[in-house]
Amino acid sequence: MSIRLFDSKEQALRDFSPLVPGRVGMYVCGPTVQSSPHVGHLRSALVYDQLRRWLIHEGFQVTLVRNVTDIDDKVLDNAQAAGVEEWWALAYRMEAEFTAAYDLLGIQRPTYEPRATASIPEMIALISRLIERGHAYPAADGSGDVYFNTASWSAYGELTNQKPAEMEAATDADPRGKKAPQDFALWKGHKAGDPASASWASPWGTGRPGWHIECSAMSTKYLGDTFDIHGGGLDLRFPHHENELAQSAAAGDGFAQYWLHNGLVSVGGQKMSKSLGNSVFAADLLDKAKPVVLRYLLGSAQYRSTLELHDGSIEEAKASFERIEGFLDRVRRDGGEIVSADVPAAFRSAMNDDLNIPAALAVVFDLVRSGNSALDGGDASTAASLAAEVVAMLDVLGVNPLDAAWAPDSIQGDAALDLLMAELLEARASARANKDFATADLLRERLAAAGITIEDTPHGAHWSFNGR
Ligand SMILES: Nc1ncnc2c1ncn2[C@@H]1O[C@H](COP(=O)(O)OP(=O)(O)OP(=O)(O)O)[C@@H](O)[C@H]1O
Ligand SMILES: [Zn+2]
Repeated sequence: MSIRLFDSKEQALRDFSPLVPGRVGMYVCGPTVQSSPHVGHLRSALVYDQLRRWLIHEGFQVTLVRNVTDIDDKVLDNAQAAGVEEWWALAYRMEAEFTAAYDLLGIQRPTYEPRATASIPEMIALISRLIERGHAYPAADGSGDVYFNTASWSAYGELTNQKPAEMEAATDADPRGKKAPQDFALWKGHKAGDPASASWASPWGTGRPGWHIECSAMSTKYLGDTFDIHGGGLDLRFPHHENELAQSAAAGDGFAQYWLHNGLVSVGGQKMSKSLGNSVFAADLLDKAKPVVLRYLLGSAQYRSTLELHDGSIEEAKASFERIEGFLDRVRRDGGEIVSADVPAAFRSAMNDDLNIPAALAVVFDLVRSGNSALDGGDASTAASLAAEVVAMLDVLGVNPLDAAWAPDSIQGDAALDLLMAELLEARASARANKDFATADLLRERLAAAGITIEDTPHGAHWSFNGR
């Protein structure tokens, strides 16, 4: 069975067939690094991380490009509002925050992560091609702006199935010399008061690129003029992706073969957005649960659906995830060895069905349930083989709690802790054997104060650190 993906241009599920067999080129719109990442941004990156992991599991070689928009009106405005800060200093600082948040959630780094400012020559070349082909024009007012000529491109509106006359006007800051309200800026001429460091030389005078042209130039620079998948949040379908498609197609590029859009994280029914001030940050949730649980929460809905965050979301995710962890702990404690296994067929068909993660997780929980029953009946070997399949599925989803990536400390730190704990547990066991319960209890209390819990099992004492 092949992988089916919902192509939002066709508004239909399509069998996925890459341009080059066995290889996938995927471009995902990354953040405008104007402020700290909220969990909506993280969900977007996570969805494409899940898709990438699944494609790799199915034998594809994936090239993932996710850009960093480091020059844009919003970056300039926020840097100016902050006072002394240079726009590029703000952009760099925010980019580092995004990277740290992605890493925290186990979102693998893209193959390439280009900054817009490193591809200005490619953007200028693309705009020049559009002017030559009659699809773009420099503004007649001498402002140095260049606009895409929507009237010249009859396919304009094809991505979102809209007629140009019914579209809202492009909201370019201070539009100068546009022929039609829908025409959008490809290049923004330098204005008095703009920092000199935010101006690049071009055939139309100094200035800077518009946002949409950045993605058209960076995607084709790294993936070729025709590539497989273009992704981003649903909020970017229009105008951003509509405009990307128009520019690239009008310039003669084949561009993306499949358009994917992730659903948004919302709060009280509204999109989580910096401008609405309803942002929830990773740190807000991480005092209630560890990072793997946050990844589980943000990655457990179907990627196209809205993920509504409410007060109890993280606790609910924690409770579900602890059922999985509890089973794996039980298996390990009862001596069953978890060997490697492939994912069950039902999981594979769920993932192949437009990455249906809720259905895939239902398979995980089925196996957890059967595994627990096997343990209840004393059948450790059946439980261990079910656990192996559970681990294989969790690995694909990037939420395997046994993965070293989620370990709280460095491996060396863990080893030292193991050694110390073995000695302390031995001391406690001999105190108990000598009926010196006061010492045994004191040891348990002191360990509890350090976040270490001891549980006595038929196979000896078992310890865990802060529930991990
Ligand atoms: N609430 C959200 N839920 C899911 N994805 C989101 C959300 N907000 C932004 N994204 C996605 O994150 C990626 C980076 O977004 P970008 O920096 O353009 O943010 P934005 O849409 O301007 O955010 P904001 O509205 O908070 O300013 C894009 O693919 C975007 O669609
Ligand atoms: Zn983009």
